[in-house]
Amino acid sequence: MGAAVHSGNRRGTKIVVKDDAEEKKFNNNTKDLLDIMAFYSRVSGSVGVITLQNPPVNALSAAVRQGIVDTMHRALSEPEVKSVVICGQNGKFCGGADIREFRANMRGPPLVPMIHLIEAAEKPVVAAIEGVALGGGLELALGCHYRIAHSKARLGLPEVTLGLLPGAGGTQRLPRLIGVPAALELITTGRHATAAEALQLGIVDEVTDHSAVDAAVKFAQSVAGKSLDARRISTYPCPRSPDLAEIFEKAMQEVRRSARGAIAPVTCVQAVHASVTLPYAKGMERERELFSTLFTSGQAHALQYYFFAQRAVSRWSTPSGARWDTSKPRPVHKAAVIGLGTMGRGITVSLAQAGLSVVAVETQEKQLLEAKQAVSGMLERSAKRRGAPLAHDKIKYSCSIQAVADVDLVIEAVFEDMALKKTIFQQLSGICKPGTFLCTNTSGLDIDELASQTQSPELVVGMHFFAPAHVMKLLEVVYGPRSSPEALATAMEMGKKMGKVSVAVGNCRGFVGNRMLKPYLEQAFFLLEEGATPEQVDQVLEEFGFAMGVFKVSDLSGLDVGWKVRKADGLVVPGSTGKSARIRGGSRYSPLGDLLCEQGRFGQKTGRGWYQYDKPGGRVAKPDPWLHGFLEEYRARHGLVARRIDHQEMLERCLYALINEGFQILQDGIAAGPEDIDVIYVLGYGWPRHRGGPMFYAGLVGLDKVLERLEHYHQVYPNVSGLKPCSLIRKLAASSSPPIHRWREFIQKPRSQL
Ligand SMILES: CCCCCCCCCCCCC/C=C/C(=O)SCCNC(=O)CCNC(=O)[C@H](O)C(C)(C)COP(=O)(O)OP(=O)(O)OC[C@H]1O[C@@H](n2cnc3c(N)ncnc32)[C@H](O)[C@@H]1OP(=O)(O)O
Repeated sequence: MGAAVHSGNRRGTKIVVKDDAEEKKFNNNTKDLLDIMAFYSRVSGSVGVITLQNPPVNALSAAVRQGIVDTMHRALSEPEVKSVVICGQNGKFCGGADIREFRANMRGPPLVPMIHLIEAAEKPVVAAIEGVALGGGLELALGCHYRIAHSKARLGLPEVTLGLLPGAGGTQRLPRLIGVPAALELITTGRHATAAEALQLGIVDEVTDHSAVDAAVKFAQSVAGKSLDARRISTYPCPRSPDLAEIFEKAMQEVRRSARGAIAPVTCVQAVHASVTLPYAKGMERERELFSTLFTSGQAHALQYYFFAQRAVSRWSTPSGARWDTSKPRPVHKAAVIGLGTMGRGITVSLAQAGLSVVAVETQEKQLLEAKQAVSGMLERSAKRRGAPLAHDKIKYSCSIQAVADVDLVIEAVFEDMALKKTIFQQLSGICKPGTFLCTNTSGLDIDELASQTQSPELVVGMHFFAPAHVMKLLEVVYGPRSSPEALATAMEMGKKMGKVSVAVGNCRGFVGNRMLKPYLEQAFFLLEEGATPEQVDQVLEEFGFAMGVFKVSDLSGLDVGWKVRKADGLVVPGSTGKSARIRGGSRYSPLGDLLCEQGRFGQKTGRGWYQYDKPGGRVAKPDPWLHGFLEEYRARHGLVARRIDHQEMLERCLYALINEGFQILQDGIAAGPEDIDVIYVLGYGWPRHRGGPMFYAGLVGLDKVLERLEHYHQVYPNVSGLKPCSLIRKLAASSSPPIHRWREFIQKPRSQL
């Protein structure tokens, strides 16, 4: 074919007709492509190829949509073109609608008519799916007449995770294509399917291990001129079965159970239901109506904020100016874990699964053997679940700390005991080769104090894993005043390798997560003193969306954990009576947790805590009459008169105390921005994702409202410091409560030596 090149840059479109040989030359000249959003070429004379170009994921921005419409018209109008292929640049078909556009003015051609234009085309249109076809990307592919996928591609409709539903025909086309049960499952979970699964379900027509674009072009040539009557999914009847009513009822029950107040999953079920009860056009109207209600909801706003927050935390910075883009991580090939208790075992599994060689150390032979068995079991179960190869041979077990001499990074994971950790850091400093990073898995101890035990404090950072460490996605990476940017960058990178979301935080008691937990727990205890029961407080928090209320969590993680910390802090004064029993350092204190521990009530593990369980280790929490009697007796002893506390007060006091501490953390420069705190709370503490995180929630409620309620409660309880509004929230509220992305401008940068 001759190389006739016509190029015009109409509203985000470049239309080029060129031959195959020229393709290479053109691809090398990527500078030309920067402002192009859909690129048209003709291959082998008769196939029009439309390439979406919007790095990094070819999201369907206004310009891309315009480009698709323009190039489709072009392909349909050229008599030489007999069929069309739609693909994406750089091996990614399309990551869906451009999420950033949702909060801006929607411009450009709408997605739904654009997809109808493709489906109605009289020339066959083939989607060449490489990388991802997600959300609007898959909906675009469903509008095509055929779909060819690369074997490594992932397909799905994850809109529900953004508080939306697949509003570009996805709820109407997918059930018509693969049936209601499979469509319901994909749409309500938002999970990504592999190409193999997509083939099995009938979402794609062919899977290839080679170039999906080449395969699609070949395919497009083979179907040129064939009837498209049976290829337009919108014309398919929705597959029916006698048990459809039951299927929908079950799906609704399941989403209501698991969604914990999230509205999108429920609305997704309603939209799919329309595909069965209404003809296609009416179903599309219903889809749009339901989409509109979600689109403007606070939950969609929160989930979309959270989507970007989770990505933003990888672009970390510290008050001294160290940054993710100027600090290079050092490669780590071999790591060690010291201490193979519950946390150490999980960390060992995570490291081995990330492909690292691991030296796992436990000083007692018996414990080492037990740990080895436990780790092997965890690896086997995990390999089975993930369909991944076993990582046993990555791990060497040893009773001797000397075995870590040649590793690049050590993670110490012994008990939360400063004296013990100090001894280990002194030893490590002498044993490890120069340059080895020394990390501690602590949930709140002073990183700097540990660093001072070593010859190279700049190599010391905290890596706060969450239990179970091989499952939980969150990692708090804690930099001390002497940690080097390289050490921080390396720990952040290690977290990423282990599949974690790493958040860099400064060094202070409890770091971010546990520091904020303290005033939250404190309020929960005070509420019990004033008349509430654990069940009432938990119910309020669970209705808000937490997976578990604060007292159930406390029973699960063990009341003795906090007790040990309070004892170490000199807060536990056994047998104290009178007013002093409830005051520490001039502030209100509740000894309720200490009193329960003195009774041996440590939670689930002892079968008794804030609730009762049928046996030690039992999981089902039941209200405990003994506890109710104990609370009554406690109140009487301390002259406290029980009152009826309404839901609003319980929620406000717990959440606003936690949020207030979050603002203090921002003010202190311990977290770089509100996104860091929100990601920590959603991933590590069960904060409902559809509420964005505590800081986002504060913005949604209104900073002036949060401030006003804190002021009110602080007036009522002047000896509770956690309720005293911090100056940052005052400053923000006084500046007309700017949007959350502007809060950083109001945070004074504290000094740091990093
Ligand atoms: C009353 C009003 C009514 C209005 C009615 C309007 C009607 C309009 C109807 C429209 C109907 C629309 C229906 C369709 C909706 C959608 O499609 S929503 C989007 C669905 N897609 C997704 O959820 C996919 C999201 N992306 C990902 O899961 C991942 O990014 C990935 C594609 C799997 C790639 O992962 P990875 O390689 O790990 O890269 P990341 O780091 O995640 O991403 C790289 C950067 O790209 C940004 N990004 C990714 N996807 C999008 C996107 N869809 N839009 C915008 N930006 C995206 C991501 O944020 C990263 O950038 P940074 O944040 O800057 O790091």
